[in-house]
Amino acid sequence: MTTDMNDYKIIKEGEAEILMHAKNEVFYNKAQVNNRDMSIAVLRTFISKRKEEHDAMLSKRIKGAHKVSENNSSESVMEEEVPQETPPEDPKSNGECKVEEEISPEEAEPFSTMEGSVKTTEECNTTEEQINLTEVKARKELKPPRVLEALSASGLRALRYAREVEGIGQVVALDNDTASVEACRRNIKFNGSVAVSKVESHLADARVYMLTHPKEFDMVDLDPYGSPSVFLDSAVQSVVDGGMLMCTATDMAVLCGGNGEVCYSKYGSYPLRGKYCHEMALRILLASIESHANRYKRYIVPVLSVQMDFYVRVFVRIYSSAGAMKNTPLKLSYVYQCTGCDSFHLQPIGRSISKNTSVRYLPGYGPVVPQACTDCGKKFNMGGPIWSAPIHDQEWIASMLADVKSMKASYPAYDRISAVLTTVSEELPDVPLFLSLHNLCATLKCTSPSAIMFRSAVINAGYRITGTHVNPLGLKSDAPMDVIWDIMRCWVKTHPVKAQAEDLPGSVILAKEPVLQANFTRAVASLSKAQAKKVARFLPNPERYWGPKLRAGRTITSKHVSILGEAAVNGVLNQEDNEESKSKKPKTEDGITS
Ligand SMILES: C[S@@+](CC[C@H](N)C(=O)[O-])C[C@H]1O[C@@H](n2cnc3c(N)ncnc32)[C@H](O)[C@@H]1O
Ligand SMILES: [Zn+2]
Repeated sequence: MTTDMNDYKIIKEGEAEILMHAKNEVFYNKAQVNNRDMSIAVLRTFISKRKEEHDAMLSKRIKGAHKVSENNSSESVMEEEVPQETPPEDPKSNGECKVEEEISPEEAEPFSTMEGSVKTTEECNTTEEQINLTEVKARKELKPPRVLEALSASGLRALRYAREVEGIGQVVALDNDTASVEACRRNIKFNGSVAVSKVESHLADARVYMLTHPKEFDMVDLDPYGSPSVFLDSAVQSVVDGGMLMCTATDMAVLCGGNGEVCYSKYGSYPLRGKYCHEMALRILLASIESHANRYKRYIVPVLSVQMDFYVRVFVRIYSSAGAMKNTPLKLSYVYQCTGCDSFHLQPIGRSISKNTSVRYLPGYGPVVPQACTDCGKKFNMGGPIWSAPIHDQEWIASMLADVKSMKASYPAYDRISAVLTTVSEELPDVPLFLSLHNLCATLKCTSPSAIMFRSAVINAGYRITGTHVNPLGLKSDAPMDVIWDIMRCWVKTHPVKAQAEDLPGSVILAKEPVLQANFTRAVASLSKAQAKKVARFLPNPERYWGPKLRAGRTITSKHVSILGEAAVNGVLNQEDNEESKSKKPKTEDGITS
């Protein structure tokens, strides 16, 4: 393959450099630097957590071995009262001893280790020396993680993983497009020896490849055009136990309720068009991944779930356990959204009853709401099911944030990803979705209390409240809706509204007297730590047209707006489409055309 360098321009991101052909026939989107940086941060944390977990598992095994050893020696003393001779070591045993009584099936092999690792012999004496040997060998055997970049285009992401993440193993980059694979191979060579030794590129349909490589990759990365739905079933099978799936979805208009029925067909959930729709999008994607995982007796544990720029991206670990899978219905809920006011309520799909050591699983009690909203009298729309368990692991987030801060210079999108992680770190972990103060005020047609006053009233009433990384104006709270409306009723008493038609939701809400007397005195916790320290939490886009890109070689036309959402395409419409787009209805704050 001869390469005339004049036909190419070099694009550098992080440590990687790619050659971009003048014709630009291979997909590259500069805006995805945030996505790639965040993924690198997760990968780094994954590598250190994986090692910690492996060490913990080893010490558990070794403790188990000590126990066996103690039991053996006390038994022998009691039985024979003579010192036992240590049998000669079985050369095939590698000095390892059978201790798997201490280990559950899930714990037995949660990581990819060297072939034949921790083989056991039936009658092995567990001396101190042997235990140390076992430890040393098993330590060595934690192989560097293998990564699959299933939809790799130019290979930029795979190259960044290989060049920037210390301790990473082989990175397999797939694409089903010949030009992309050629570009990827060219880029591997262009990036020198580390890239050549670590990254391999294949022309393959990612679905087939993942299906034929079950439980082979410690990390599988899905970064598709639009929806990942067709890749999920094979992806969840390709991840090792305890491994991670990283998955992007850019079909935000679908996930946010622009086409509810399309969302249902792709993800198995009905979206709602609330202010919280971007968080709902994350939770729909998580529910869908869980559902695919369940088919193979597997389940997910989300580590980080973010909505950034024009997409959602989730990072979930995958484990196998038929027993643990029974908890899935407890982690899913339908959402009732009032059509009149901002009230929403969650309807869990399942519940469990624990008695002594046994747990019974039962369907959830329902309905959690009557036909008419108790606040404003209007009907409810029902959406979901969504993932209603935590969407982040706060311990991971703290480690990631510390790690990212300590390696600031190695993240081109440092400002953005640290801001997102900071906001994520302050989210209430156990409160799905959020309220919008602006919407509450719009329903009542009143002026708005400041966010600090509103937060204070919630805290003074004995509830928790935080922001959300998804929306600078969003508020997550465990206060029930009647408490929220009482706070607003009290606010309106001192900030009266004009008379309105009696049947409007706001009038119905205000016609009731508040049960709770709201206290708007400023509460200490009304500002988050980051807000108090003035740490950046939300940043504007760095430049114009910071949005998604279509398939390589295609240009954005107005018809794509319906797929991607108008805000998402950021006005990158062709000139000929501009007139048409001007006649469209204006977009809402959520980026959905109304
Ligand atoms: C959005 S691009 C990936 C961008 C890349 N991950 C990055 O960070 O620059 C999606 C890629 O998926 C490839 N693709 C689409 N369907 C595929 C399939 N079934 N198997 C493999 N690759 C596929 C496309 O050719 C395209 O190059
Ligand atoms: Zn209502």
